[in-house]
Amino acid sequence: MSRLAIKICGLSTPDTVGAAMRAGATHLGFVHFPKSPRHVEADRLRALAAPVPSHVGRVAVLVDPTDETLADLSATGALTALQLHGKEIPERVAAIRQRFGIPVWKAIPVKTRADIDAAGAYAGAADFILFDAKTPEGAALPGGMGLRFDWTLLRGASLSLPWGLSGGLGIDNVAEAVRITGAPLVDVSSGVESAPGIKSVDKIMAFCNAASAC
Ligand SMILES: O=C(O)c1ccccc1NCC(=O)[C@H](O)[C@H](O)COP(=O)(O)O
Repeated sequence: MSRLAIKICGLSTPDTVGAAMRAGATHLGFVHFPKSPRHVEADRLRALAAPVPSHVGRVAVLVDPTDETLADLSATGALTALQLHGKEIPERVAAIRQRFGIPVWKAIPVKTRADIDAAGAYAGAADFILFDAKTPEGAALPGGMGLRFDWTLLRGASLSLPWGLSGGLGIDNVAEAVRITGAPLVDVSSGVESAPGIKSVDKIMAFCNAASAC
């Protein structure tokens, strides 16, 4: 059985990047969305990613990014994937992948089984699907809100792309989430924070320990 992949998302300081690496995270996420308390500019992202070894994924999290924004981030040379959290349709996802040559993860907001099925439209366009909780209409952010969806919706789903689970995961529920869904990758943000946008070294360590034991 292969090891569970762990993505710690919304990192914005060198000490929490270091903690995530030491704790065994396989992927680090950097949010580039000015409305987010986790937003990092391209230069900061480059500096944060600089000490990260090549076997650890470095993922930029974006919402309906323009090509100009993508060009700025791509120019950092720091990224192994782009995670799209907006209303990007499959054609836009495919165009981004082709233009920037960086693997694309599409976040799919989930509330019902139909949302899971909607991921199929991204086969051939995205490289990876991240199932995340659907945030309420008018919410400030499309992710990073600590909301979870009904994990049993993933039972028996036939998924045509590699995928991961996100939304409301934390130290106390990650094992249950993996047991129910069989997720090969788990992604956490607010579950390892002491306040919005403030990552906790202790919580990152505890989450990675709990996930590694799955
Ligand atoms: O985290 C943000 O601030 C954010 C802003 C805009 C788009 C996406 C964002 N986060 C996406 C993530 O990858 C989170 O890790 C994911 O939604 C899970 O968050 P949480 O429920 O807080 O663990």
